Amino acid sequence: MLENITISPKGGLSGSINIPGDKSISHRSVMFASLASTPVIIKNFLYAEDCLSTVSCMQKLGAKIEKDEENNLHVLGQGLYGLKEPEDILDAGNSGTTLRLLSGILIGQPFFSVLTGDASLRSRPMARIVTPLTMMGGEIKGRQDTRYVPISIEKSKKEKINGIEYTMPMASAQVKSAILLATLFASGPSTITEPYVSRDHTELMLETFGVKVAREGTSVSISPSSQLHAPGEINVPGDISSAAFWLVGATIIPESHLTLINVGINPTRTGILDVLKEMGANISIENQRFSGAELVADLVVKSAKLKGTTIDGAIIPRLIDEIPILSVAALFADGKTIIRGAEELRVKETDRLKAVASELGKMGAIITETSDGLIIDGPQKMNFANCDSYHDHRIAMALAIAGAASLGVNIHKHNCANISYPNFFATLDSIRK
Ligand SMILES: O=C(O)C1=C[C@@H](OP(=O)(O)O)[C@@H](O)[C@H](O)C1
Ligand SMILES: C=C(OP(=O)(O)O)C(=O)O
Repeated sequence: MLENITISPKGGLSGSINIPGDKSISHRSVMFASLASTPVIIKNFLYAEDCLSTVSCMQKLGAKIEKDEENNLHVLGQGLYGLKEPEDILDAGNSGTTLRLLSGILIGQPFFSVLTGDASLRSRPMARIVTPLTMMGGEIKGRQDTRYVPISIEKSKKEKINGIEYTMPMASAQVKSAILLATLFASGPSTITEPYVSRDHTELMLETFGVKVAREGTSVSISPSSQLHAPGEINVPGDISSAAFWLVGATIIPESHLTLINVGINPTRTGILDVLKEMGANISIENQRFSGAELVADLVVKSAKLKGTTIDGAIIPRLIDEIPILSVAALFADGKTIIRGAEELRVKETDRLKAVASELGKMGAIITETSDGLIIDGPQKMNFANCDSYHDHRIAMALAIAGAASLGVNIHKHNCANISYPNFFATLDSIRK
């Protein structure tokens, strides 16, 4: 397969795009369905590398999972207490969500397991899950004082792990979800408090599977469960983090008009809509409806002139994966955009603050990198350049939009887009005039 792609300058973006399934919800749908005892059909599942890592791990743990001719995923679990010891290492690939959520499930199991991932995942911090899961009675050992994977998880020395009251040092849906999933197997309830509310797909999915969830402010509590009650079907909404590239692309490329169909607009994920609106974007939200417990809509976006803004505080977890593409928007906006409180970006698939500053920098952008964010004074002139994705899907796609909106770009290792959006480059090609 080609290791790089060249995006040449062309006209506006137009047409309509069916947004592929949400990555976070796809992961959770397979995990939850694997813990139930009746069959679940998952529609609009995201067949991207990260979610396929989750499928493969759940299969190794005994779930029966198959795709049909219509691309629906059929999952048959063996019940909450029906997982079996995997014969081999569980490989989460590039996916932090797979590894961290699965660790929560595994500390409650009466068997041994080992988890690992690719070079990127092996360098991402795990203490954030190891600390609370160990407080719950989890027996976890790993590389460098259990700060990095591979990790092993042994059967707990206790009859049952315990619930906890835990205040998280950072807003992280992965950490919160790991504790919530572990609590299903515990002897008592857990209450988790975050500095700001992060995405709540786990909470909504728990409710869909019959578990009572209590929420107050930034805290969430659940009690252990003896059984999950599966819905027959889960319809995964389109991923707003994938739609984000088209929202920004159509805004900054003149003469664009795109309709994005079936986009999840769960309020814990819509920070990008709030920020783009504040910057002056022309986005309308149409056909709002529920897909199960999740809110979805069609989004219509037209080119618009943007102005700079400040992005910080409670909105950061609501747009955490969209900061690379919002940085591209800032380059085309009038005035200063300041992004603060985004230090979590340093521990994603790559250091995304550094990657954004260095790769857009190669295209001529002047971006000031701070310890927890970026400062971008727009509008800026951009040149054609050879850029590297750092094997980070969101960086590859942000660079493609930056190139399409200026004088083009050559992206090295662009195929990592397959991690969350396998048809990204083909879609880009099909909507350019
Ligand atoms: O729970 C999830 O599905 C995710 C949570 C976020 O990570 P953190 O929990 O590390 O913030 C996000 O960046 C990631 O893409 C998906
Ligand atoms: C950070 C991401 O995913 P994960 O943490 O699951 O690897 C992402 O998709 O941008």
